[in-house]
Amino acid sequence: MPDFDVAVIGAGAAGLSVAAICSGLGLSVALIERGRMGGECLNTGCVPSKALLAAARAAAEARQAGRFGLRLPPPEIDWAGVRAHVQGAIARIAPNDSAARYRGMGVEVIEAAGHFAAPDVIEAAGRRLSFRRAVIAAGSSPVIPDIPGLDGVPWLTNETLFELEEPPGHLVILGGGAVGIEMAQAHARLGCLVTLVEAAPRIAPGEEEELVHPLRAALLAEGIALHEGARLARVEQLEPEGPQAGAGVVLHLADGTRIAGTHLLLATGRAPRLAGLDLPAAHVAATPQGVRTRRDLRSVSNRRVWAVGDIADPEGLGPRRLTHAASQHAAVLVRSMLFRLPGTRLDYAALPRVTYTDPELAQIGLTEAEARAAGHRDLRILRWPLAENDRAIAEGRPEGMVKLVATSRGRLLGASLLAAGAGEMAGPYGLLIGRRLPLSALASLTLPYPTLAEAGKRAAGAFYAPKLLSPFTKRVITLLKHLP
Ligand SMILES: Cc1cc2nc3c(=O)[nH]c(=O)nc-3n(C[C@H](O)[C@H](O)[C@H](O)COP(=O)(O)OP(=O)(O)OC[C@H]3O[C@@H](n4cnc5c(N)ncnc54)[C@H](O)[C@@H]3O)c2cc1C
Ligand SMILES: NC(=O)c1ccc[n+]([C@@H]2O[C@H](COP(=O)([O-])OP(=O)(O)OC[C@H]3O[C@@H](n4cnc5c(N)ncnc54)[C@H](O)[C@@H]3O)[C@@H](O)[C@H]2O)c1
Repeated sequence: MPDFDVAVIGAGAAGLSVAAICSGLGLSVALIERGRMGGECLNTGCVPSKALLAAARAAAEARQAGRFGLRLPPPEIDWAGVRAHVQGAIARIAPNDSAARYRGMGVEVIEAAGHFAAPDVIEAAGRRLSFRRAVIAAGSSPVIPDIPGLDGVPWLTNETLFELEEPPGHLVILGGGAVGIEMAQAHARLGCLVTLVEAAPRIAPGEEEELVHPLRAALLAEGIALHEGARLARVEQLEPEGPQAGAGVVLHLADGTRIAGTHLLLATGRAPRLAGLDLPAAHVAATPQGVRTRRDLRSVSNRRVWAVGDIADPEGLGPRRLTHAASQHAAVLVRSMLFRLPGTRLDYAALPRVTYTDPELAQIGLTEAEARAAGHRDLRILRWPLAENDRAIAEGRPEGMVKLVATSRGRLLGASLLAAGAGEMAGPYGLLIGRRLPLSALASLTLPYPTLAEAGKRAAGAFYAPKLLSPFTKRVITLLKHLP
């Protein structure tokens, strides 16, 4: 008899979901965690970043109160208070993810590093744990780019950023993906100088281009310096000697630009935490992107092993490093690993993603470029600008847009939203795409007035407007009006 029905490596969003479900269904579960329970999302990812952004938004709103006719003094940033809010948010959520809570559920929580010792054995805390099924949920860590001089300067990642006891005077951020952009705006609003350096031709490279332009304008308007399409030649200390030695960094771009800052944040992507797992001992195949799995998240090379969350590299899809993707993985795992339902397949067609800047940028399904690259020819592009939305005008936030990408038959392929709180509007689009509902389902929905969500309904309505107002419809109405 194996020691455990299920052994899970990693107690982040993915591993915790799997452990809770398996134990809830009566299986014996070992949950192995070498760091902090809750993993990246709780401790160094989603929660602290969103808490910092919330503090930053409050500061920005205080500064912008003049547009409502209010006279407020400029906000004073109490960094210790901001940190207390961030740490308080983590502390408030932490009990949900705690070892005590999981032990209470009957899970054996082992607080140590784990690694495979055989195809059906994991070693942790000096114990050999045999298992029926193992789930690898070890997550990802920040990529440290290979840049000349980087080993001679201090740098931050998301793992250290939220521990700063003083605000950075001038934060230089390398990488303009979700982490880079969110942290750029948060720190700029909290009174820091911020410079963002992105290697790709534009920030948020994978996002809907049409909506990235106004987002970029919003970031520039807040004083963030952007260098896009930048090639970094080398990095050095600002002051190698003297009283301030080691206090700052200088970035030299290939075009000769020199950027001096007090702190350097690396936000250049993620790499799977494969090191230390000893995957070869269990014949578990991996790529540089993560553990190779089939679409049901089962390892391609060891039938006892599954992978979920940031570390999973499902074939044909690749990793999606998002907390709600980890939840989706756990749901797939229940069907494939526990109920053994044949044909269970992970599908990202309706997976949302949100960059929590202000305004927020939300994407559900395909961008226009992705839809075209996927071979969709006869696309209908539908837009509704927030400048035409009563609520956005009343709120004084008319920037942004809803853009829908649909087939000529009215099936939604993707929705891109740029609006304050756009993430809160994402749900219905996922439903439409996931359930393959026609756009009329959104166009005919009665939404409360005035809401930003109406912009999406208006965009969907634009699909039917030409048909509704066609000469044919007008002739039908003319005929019908003569009926008693
Ligand atoms: C700054 C930032 C902000 C983010 N914001 C968002 C957001 O707003 N929304 C969103 O959806 N996603 C966001 N993400 C992504 C999100 O944090 C991740 O997708 C999510 O945390 C992945 O969960 P996971 O369980 O796969 O991995 P992790 O949370 O990394 O958990 C893996 C765990 O495994 C442990 N582990 C690793 N190796 C071993 C071993 N050998 N033995 C024992 N334990 C081990 C680690 O210590 C870790 O606790 C953000 C990420 C960052 C960096
Ligand atoms: N709101 C959210 O949901 C949220 C927030 C933060 C992070 N995340 C997740 O965390 C993951 C990591 O985010 P991230 O922003 O670090 O990664 P990312 O891959 O999204 O972006 C990294 C960026 O760095 C750039 N880059 C890479 N090397 C560079 C270099 N040497 N110089 C300059 N630019 C360089 C890339 O072109 C890219 O734009 C993402 O997969 C994301 O899904 C999600």
